[in-house]
Amino acid sequence: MLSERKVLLVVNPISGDVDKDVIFERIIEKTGAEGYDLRIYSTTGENDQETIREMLENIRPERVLVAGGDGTISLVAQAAYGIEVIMGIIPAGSANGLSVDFGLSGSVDQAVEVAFAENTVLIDAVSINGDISLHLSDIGLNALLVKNYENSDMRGKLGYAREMLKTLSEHENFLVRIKTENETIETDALIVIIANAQKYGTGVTINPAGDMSDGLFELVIAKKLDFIETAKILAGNTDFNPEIMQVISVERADIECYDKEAHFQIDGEYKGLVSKLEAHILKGYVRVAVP
Ligand SMILES: Nc1ncnc2c1ncn2[C@@H]1O[C@H](COP(=O)(O)OP(=O)(O)OP(=O)(O)O)[C@@H](O)[C@H]1O
Repeated sequence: MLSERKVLLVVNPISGDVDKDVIFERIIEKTGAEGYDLRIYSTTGENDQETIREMLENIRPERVLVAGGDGTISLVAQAAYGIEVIMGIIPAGSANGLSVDFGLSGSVDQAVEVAFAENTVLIDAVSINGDISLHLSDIGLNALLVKNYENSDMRGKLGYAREMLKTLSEHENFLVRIKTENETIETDALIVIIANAQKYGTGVTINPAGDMSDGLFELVIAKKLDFIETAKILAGNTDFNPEIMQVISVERADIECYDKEAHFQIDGEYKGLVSKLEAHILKGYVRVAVP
């Protein structure tokens, strides 16, 4: 007889440069030992969200495991929205920013243990112009870097450094008007980050106040590159010089770039130039197994 306890594993076969065989082996071992009925879905890059949602509705697994990068995690979270299921993450992307924020930067073994354990949190998402951001999205400098890096032929740290220098030379500040439930801010900006989480995939903490379950997101508004303010961020300090850096916690925001369009990225994916963004928190979006 088949087990009533079911697990769906969603694997992105092309994410990162990661061999998925070890992940399969560990999960087959674990589900076998715990008496789970394991189903596997390999993403195709086409209509994956709809297919995964149908599978979740039909199979009704206790857990859905994701072996992929941030893009695949976000895809599965959207497919699982409103369905009672725990998402377990097996980091297997190139940057894995979300996994780092969940404290999952160790081995496949650690990730598999965490994915099946009892500790879970209900995390928020941010809706931005109808798209979902679980991690960090921004307009300005970093989004241009994401674009340049996506278009470059050089990978790894050296490629990143080269694109960073190019980005710094190309980038221009823009004028932005931000309306929140409490205030309107008008300023010139180097970057405006819409942050549900704390850290970029590089491990750099950009939003020390970030808590993915607090029903709020942060807007980090930086006006120029500044060594001391950057050092404060890295040290987890939130007492910024408001002339240079401002961080506000909000439930919603309307952001308008009113002198020119700005580059925009969501969770590491470049989205093009924008002049208006509408962002609001979606509380308790998905339940995730965490260490
Ligand atoms: N079988 C497939 N063939 C080609 N592309 C695929 C396939 N499955 C998924 N994709 C694409 O993979 C992308 C998501 O990749 P994902 O973010 O998981 O990994 P990554 O880019 O390596 O990692 P990270 O986001 O951490 O940098 C999506 O654009 C999706 O369309």
